[in-house]
Amino acid sequence: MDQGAQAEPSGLTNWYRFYLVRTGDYQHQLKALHDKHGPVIRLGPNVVDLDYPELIKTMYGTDNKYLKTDFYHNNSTKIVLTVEPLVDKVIDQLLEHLEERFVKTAKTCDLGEWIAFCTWDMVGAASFSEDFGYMAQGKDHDGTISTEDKAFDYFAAIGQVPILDYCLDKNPIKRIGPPNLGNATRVAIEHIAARTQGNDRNFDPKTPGYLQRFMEVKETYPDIVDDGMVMNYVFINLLAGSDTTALTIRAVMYYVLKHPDVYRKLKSELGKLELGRIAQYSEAKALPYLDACVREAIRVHPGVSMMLERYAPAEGLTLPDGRYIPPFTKVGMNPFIINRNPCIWGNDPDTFRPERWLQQDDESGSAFAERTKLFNAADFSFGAGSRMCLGRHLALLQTYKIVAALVGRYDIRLTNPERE
Ligand code: HEM
Repeated sequence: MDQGAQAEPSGLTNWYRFYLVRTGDYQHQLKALHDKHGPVIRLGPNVVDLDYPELIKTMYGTDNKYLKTDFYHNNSTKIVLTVEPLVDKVIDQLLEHLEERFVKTAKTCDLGEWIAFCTWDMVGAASFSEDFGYMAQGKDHDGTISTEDKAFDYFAAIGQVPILDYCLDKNPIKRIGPPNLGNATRVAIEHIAARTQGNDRNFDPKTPGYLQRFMEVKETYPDIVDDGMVMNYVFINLLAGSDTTALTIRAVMYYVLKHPDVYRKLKSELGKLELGRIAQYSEAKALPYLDACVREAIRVHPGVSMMLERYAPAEGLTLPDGRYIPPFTKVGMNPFIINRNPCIWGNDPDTFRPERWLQQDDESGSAFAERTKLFNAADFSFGAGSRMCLGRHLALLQTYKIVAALVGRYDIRLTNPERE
């Protein structure tokens, strides 16, 4: 790039971005760099982070040269709705545990921890028709949840200086990587074996779950999909889907509880309806204020706050201001930055304000429709285009249903409302 390389160490070495990730405050520091230098930040000698929502389609669009395989259809809304009964069973267990352990005893609940137990049990149930038992035991009994946290910290940092992986996790003499997910691997293998041998006692053909669907894909396309691939599919579900979803549900609960007026409005919306113990996704999704709260929490606190890297194409990339990025430079945008771009979100992008997703009193229907279109096009929390998150429907299904169940059913307060 000929211009725009700011006088920060970030343009000189990949170690600076490695350092930023290791501080644990990467997204805020990157935002500070953008605030200071504008929409183009050189994060490394060959890496550029952009804040141009209008380029989302160009950089992440699909040219339809590579069609998605059948695996991808397993996460469409239609398929996700078939696992809703499995999800409901797990939410029901969550409510039972909360009632027995906390409501009846008036003990303080670490809701963040319980949400993690629940999303892990949920992804187990949706994949294998059997949960992992985290809620039943009330703890991370096999250390998988904390191991996954460590693994993600490792991947986030190593992604900045990939060659370091050969010295650490792939070190041929002594592996120094994150702990491996031995127990989750064992559970996955046991289920695949039991299902193949037809003696998986949890399997109910009426609610088949993901493993069954992946195995059907293997039967249909034996030349392309083998057992190893089925295992990969299951593992991607476990790793990509549990922590991100937990983080999202926690964010919604945190922001709603932190803003008493929002909490009251949401409770009132939920209270007016006969939703039953657990709302159907179609019912919960149709509630305008709940929808606004979920979308706003995801905007302010996206589950992935890292740059979604791509290589600039062979012809390079010309930015809206005319600057040119050479071919094969790593370019990307970060949901945390795009979700705060004032040209899209107005002059209070850091503020949690669900009302921004609703029609304003002085706003015409067409102006609101136009604004919603702009918001939807810039909503980058699940990525965009051909590599957009495959699990978003499942993640959203869980989020809407759990938030509706918790806020609709209980009176909840933060133990320490002043704490950020
Ligand atoms: C709120 C929760 C979630 C968030 C915020 C999230 C976010 C994302 C983002 C931003 C990407 C795009 C990465 C890129 O473009 O480089 C992505 C990809 C992906 N996500 Fe999610 N995700 C969530 C839940 C899930 C769940 C529940 C699953 C699986 C059940 C899942 C599976 C995947 C997969 C397989 C990809 C890769 C898609 C591809 O490369 O074609 N995610 N996710």
